[in-house]
Amino acid sequence: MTDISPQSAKDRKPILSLKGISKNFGAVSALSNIELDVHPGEVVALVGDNGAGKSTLIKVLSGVHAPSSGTIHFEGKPVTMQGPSDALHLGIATVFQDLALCENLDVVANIFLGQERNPWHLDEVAMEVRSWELLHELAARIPSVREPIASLSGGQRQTVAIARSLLLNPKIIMLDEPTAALGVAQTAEVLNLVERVRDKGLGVIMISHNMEDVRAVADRIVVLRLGRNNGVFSPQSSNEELVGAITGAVDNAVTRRASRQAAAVGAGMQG
Ligand SMILES: Nc1ncnc2c1ncn2[C@@H]1O[C@H](COP(=O)(O)OP(=O)(O)OP(=O)(O)O)[C@@H](O)[C@H]1O
Repeated sequence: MTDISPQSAKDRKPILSLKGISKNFGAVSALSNIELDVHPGEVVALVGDNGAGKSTLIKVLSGVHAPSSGTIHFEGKPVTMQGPSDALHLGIATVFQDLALCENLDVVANIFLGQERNPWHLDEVAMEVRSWELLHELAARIPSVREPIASLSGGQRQTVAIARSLLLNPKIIMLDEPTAALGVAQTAEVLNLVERVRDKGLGVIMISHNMEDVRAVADRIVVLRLGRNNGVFSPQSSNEELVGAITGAVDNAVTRRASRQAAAVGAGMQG
């Protein structure tokens, strides 16, 4: 039997909890009745086919879209967000797929973009020190914080974007396809970063189409389909189960292949 002592029960309380979240764009229902919990120190992968509602959900949680109905609880209290700065100040940071970095500015300037301590008097030394601290916490491999973004690799850019998202000490960080378009080594580097962010006790929501990456870091896999919850899976779940939930098809290329193999084995046993 699992021992849930008061301390571990407390630890199990979600930081973020969505209840019945829906979002309509005119007649289009992008999200219907979404339920989602994210706990401290866990990576929740959000997966689903194109149009499943993943981006819309991230935008609702980052304050870009107001939900049409439902409630968002943050640290046990219901919250509403009027815009992205509300989400940031609450403690929900987002790294969007485009990363929104300025190519010609260096790493420090990008980490502090829009968050300069005093825009009228930039304390370059303090900003540089803080940038190194953030990168150090992530054990990031960036040669110099005075390099312009243009000279960094895709993995290093993702690192800078993640470091920037940690500047305001968030409790939740959302990553939209952080490994898309990265090579094998850079993908591994970014997945290590995700683990380090989790180990700091943050809740991580990661959108990904890559099941290998999802299995490598996720504690739970939440499937959306056509704007609805379509199951929560463990990283050990079979490919058939996951693909079935994502596509909604009991009969798909993966399950057909599995049943062909099962039939072949069965025929072999009869013969
Ligand atoms: N601003 C909008 N106006 C109208 N419809 C929208 C808007 N944003 C999203 N939608 C619709 O909501 C649904 C969910 O889209 P969303 O982009 O959230 O899916 P997704 O899972 O992120 O897909 P993808 O993997 O392709 O990015 C789609 O039917 C989409 O057309």
